[in-house]
Amino acid sequence: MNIAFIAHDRKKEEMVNFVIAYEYVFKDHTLYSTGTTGTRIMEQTGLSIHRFMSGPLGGDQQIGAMVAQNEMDLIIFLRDPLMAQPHEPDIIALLRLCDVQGIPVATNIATGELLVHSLQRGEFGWRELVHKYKPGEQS
Ligand SMILES: O=C(CO)COP(=O)(O)O
Repeated sequence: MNIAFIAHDRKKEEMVNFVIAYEYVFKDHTLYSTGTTGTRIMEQTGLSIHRFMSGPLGGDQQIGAMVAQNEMDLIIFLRDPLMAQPHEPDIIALLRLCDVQGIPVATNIATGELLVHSLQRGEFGWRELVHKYKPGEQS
């Protein structure tokens, strides 16, 4: 599965601890992240992550481009609900695209836990069908 990690600054420590806890699950998947989040995770785990730009510089939109093509299977996006972000429109756009494509996205750690347990139980098999039968791009 293609999995993306995104965390705002005050949520990065929580994200790193979460990924450390489930490293044994995530190691079997293809991992993506926004720039700084990915750097922090890679510094403290043995995981290899494809890092996009930092969020405020377009990283959310780059992940959004994968979502638009229905190529992302799970997103853990630990948002900071108590601090305004300069790139709020990009964040809203990413979440909107997740709803357009029906991509599982966790915006807090509790939902993240549930989705990872679901992933462990093999409940993301339907995403393989999505990849297999994905319609081509519209002209
Ligand atoms: O701002 C972000 C998501 O909106 C996260 O970006 P960084 O991982 O580069 O800090």
